[in-house]
Amino acid sequence: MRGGHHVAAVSSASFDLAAGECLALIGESGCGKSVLASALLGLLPGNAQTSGAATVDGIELLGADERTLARTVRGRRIGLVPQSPAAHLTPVRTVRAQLEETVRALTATPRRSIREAAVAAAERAAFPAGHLDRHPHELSGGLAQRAATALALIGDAPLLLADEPTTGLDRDLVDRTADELRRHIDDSTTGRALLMITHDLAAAQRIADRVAVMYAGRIVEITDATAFFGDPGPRHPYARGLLAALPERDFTPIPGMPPELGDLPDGCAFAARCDRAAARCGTRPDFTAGLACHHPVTSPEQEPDGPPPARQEPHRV
Ligand SMILES: Nc1ncnc2c1ncn2[C@@H]1O[C@H](COP(=O)(O)OP(=O)(O)OP(=O)(O)O)[C@@H](O)[C@H]1O
Ligand code: NI
Repeated sequence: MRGGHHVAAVSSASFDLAAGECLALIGESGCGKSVLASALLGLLPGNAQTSGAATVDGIELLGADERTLARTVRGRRIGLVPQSPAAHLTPVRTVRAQLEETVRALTATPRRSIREAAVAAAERAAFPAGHLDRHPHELSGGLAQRAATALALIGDAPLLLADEPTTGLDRDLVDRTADELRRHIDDSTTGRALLMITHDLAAAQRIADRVAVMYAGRIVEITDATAFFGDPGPRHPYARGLLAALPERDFTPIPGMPPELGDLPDGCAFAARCDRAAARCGTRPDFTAGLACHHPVTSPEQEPDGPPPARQEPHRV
């Protein structure tokens, strides 16, 4: 930024993802989820600095030049399911034209079979053939989502990256979109992995095998989805707070605000909001065994002082 000021938009993120698996990346607005996605796709702004490594299918992404990213990564190694499909689609061209163009760009389909391949691509994402000649503004949110998904699947990329794929859809459509994405990774012939960025914990629960929780630019916990949403629940106090904030759970918001990413504390970034914070939280916890916390929550029976006391006063919205 100007004046030598830095924003640590993502400062620690480490995970792996296997074919056939879905990892949901969750965390409050502004914690760095989309920046992480942009880094993988080589779409960060020019002034951004990256370090570390990210490998998909043998290709190192963070060090890749624009030519490599354009020719071998986008669409071919990583298929992007965008946040607002209607805005992502080209407004002045029909869905069919966009599918055909993508088939031409990403596959070796001979010219005479392109029309057929585009129809097949639509079918794969359950986009109705009767709507292929429509323009994006003539589609419902759900159909625009399917059109965008069809485009993302064309290059048979081993990694699908979906940034908020269910934003703005009603509950039914969220469930259906999640189930369709799940179907694409369960399809054993293609062996895809899905990294799904979402605010929607119900969608994450529906689709994910594992959950990664991001706070202030760091992944602070990665855990099995069944354990996360069920018993024993997450171990990081922030992750527990996210769940407790859900209307269908305690409806108790986490007090306070996340820190400025341009001015992160030296220690644990969550300490200021954490009811378990102690002196050692002044040093930053390492991320080990799927967790970055000095005093993770274990099951209540294992707590040193027995179950934690009930909150004295509920925090109000
Ligand atoms: N080009 C940029 N210059 C400066 N700061 C940026 C830039 N891009 C992103 N940031 C900052 O990085 C942080 C992370 O943003 P990001 O979009 O990744 O959040 P997010 O977790 O995806 O949030 P949301 O859930 O709202 O989409 C934000 O605080 C944002 O202000
Ligand atoms: Ni985002």
